[in-house]
Amino acid sequence: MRIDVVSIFPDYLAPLDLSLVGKARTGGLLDLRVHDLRDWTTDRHRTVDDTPFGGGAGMVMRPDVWGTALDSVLDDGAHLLVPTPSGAPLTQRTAERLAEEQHLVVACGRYEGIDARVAEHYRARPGVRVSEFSIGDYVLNGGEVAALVLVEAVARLLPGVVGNPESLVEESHGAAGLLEYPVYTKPPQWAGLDVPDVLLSGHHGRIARWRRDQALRRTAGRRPDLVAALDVAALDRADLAT
Ligand SMILES: Nc1cc(-c2ccc3ccn(Cc4ccc(CN5CCCC5)cc4)c3c2)n[nH]1
Repeated sequence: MRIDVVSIFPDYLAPLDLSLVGKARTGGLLDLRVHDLRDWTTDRHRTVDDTPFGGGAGMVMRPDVWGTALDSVLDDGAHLLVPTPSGAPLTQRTAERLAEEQHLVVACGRYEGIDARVAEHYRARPGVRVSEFSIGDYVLNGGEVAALVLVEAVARLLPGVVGNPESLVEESHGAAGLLEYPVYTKPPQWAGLDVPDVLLSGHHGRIARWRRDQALRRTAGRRPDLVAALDVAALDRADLAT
């Protein structure tokens, strides 16, 4: 998979040289290219923004610079992803779908956002999909943090990136849409606290049922919205598997 990220703060994406994503890149599993939007400016001051039509605070990113940049980075079949507070929530399902694709391009805005005609222009281009996405209901200063989130959520799903693929199956927001169960490791007693006995029983069926019960309780307690969307059929299938 190839992912291009365009930003006026390319160094914000430096953490993607580290750890699993870094290994995926050096291992050739992920072709990640980070670009400085200002490389596509033509004026001496390398200007990327201007005042908003209709007034209002702040500045807006210019469509012409973004158009030159994206024309140079997007190819046929690419998926243009634009982080924005007003985008569709990024979910594990979305990450799974994106991990199947060949070429993602993330356009990181700053200031008050990118001129709306940029997304409109590329939506009209055959062969290019455009998705505006949000990583949560809070306002960041730009799209770079959302780009880090998206790249990590997608890269970890690529074959060969995570050592033990099993750890991807049984995780929170998994097929059944549940939150994850609590995890424990040695020592068995710590700070006067014990590990639940069932986890020391070696009885895999009971352990699996306890974990699912814990995941259900957590989901019901913390995310009642997810309970409404629970895929009970997937739950049943998972239960049958234990
Ligand atoms: N999930 C999530 C994603 C983001 C995010 C993503 C990209 C950008 C680019 C610029 N900003 C700052 C920013 C500041 C103010 C407004 C609200 N203004 C009100 C009227 C016009 C706009 C929007 C945007 C981003 C923020 N934030 N949170």
